[in-house]
Amino acid sequence: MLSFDLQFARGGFELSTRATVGAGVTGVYGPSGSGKSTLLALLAGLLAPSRGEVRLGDRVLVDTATRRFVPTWDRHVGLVFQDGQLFPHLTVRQNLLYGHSRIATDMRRFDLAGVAGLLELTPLLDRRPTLLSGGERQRVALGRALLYSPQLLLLDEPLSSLDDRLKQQILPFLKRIKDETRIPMLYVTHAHSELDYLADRALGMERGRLLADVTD
Ligand SMILES: Nc1ncnc2c1ncn2[C@@H]1O[C@H](COP(=O)(O)OP(=O)(O)OP(=O)(O)O)[C@@H](O)[C@H]1O
Repeated sequence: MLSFDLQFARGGFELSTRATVGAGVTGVYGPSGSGKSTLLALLAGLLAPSRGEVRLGDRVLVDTATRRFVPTWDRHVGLVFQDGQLFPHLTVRQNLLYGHSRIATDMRRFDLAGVAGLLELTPLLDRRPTLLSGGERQRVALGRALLYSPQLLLLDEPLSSLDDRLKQQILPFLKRIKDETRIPMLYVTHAHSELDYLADRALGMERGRLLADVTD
């Protein structure tokens, strides 16, 4: 369970929003510039709010009242962006294991073989990202985020750089991740078809505010 109550200002833009989000996929949609990526950056610890708090499970990640700010690397949050941002000099296997090898053994929820099987990456493990298709690269990015054993997955338009065929290929993998893990996911997209297929609920964002609070 994720809950947050956040305020943040940058330039003329102000974000002020709160919500509680449970397991499954919560879609976040809204006009360009409404603050969707900013919200994800605040949850991931890439930005600090001026005021507010973030709780994930039984951990307080941010509480400005007590000056608590858990850094990104210690949040157990997986991030996937539009362009998977793989390390080009590492193989698929090394990319997948990048976060995995940096977390304590007793915190690991998935193993390489399981994730590679789930995302059908086993035959690609020794390749470098430059020799992968866009869809394969995004599957590696998803696998890397999963192997980090996240308690929250933040997906920022993960399919928007792909053509329709690849989107249709990857959506079932996202569905499988949703069905086979209990990780809460925030899924930012402009595509209502993706929300229809994947999301358990959807939140609209406008001018820095989520239009409805979600509790479940
Ligand atoms: N690095 C930055 N520095 C300054 N302002 C920024 C920066 N990134 C975003 N902004 C501003 O913050 C506001 C929210 O942007 P954000 O990227 O969160 O919107 P978004 O809803 O994710 O948009 P999109 O759908 O186009 O990705 C916008 O006014 C944007 O111009």
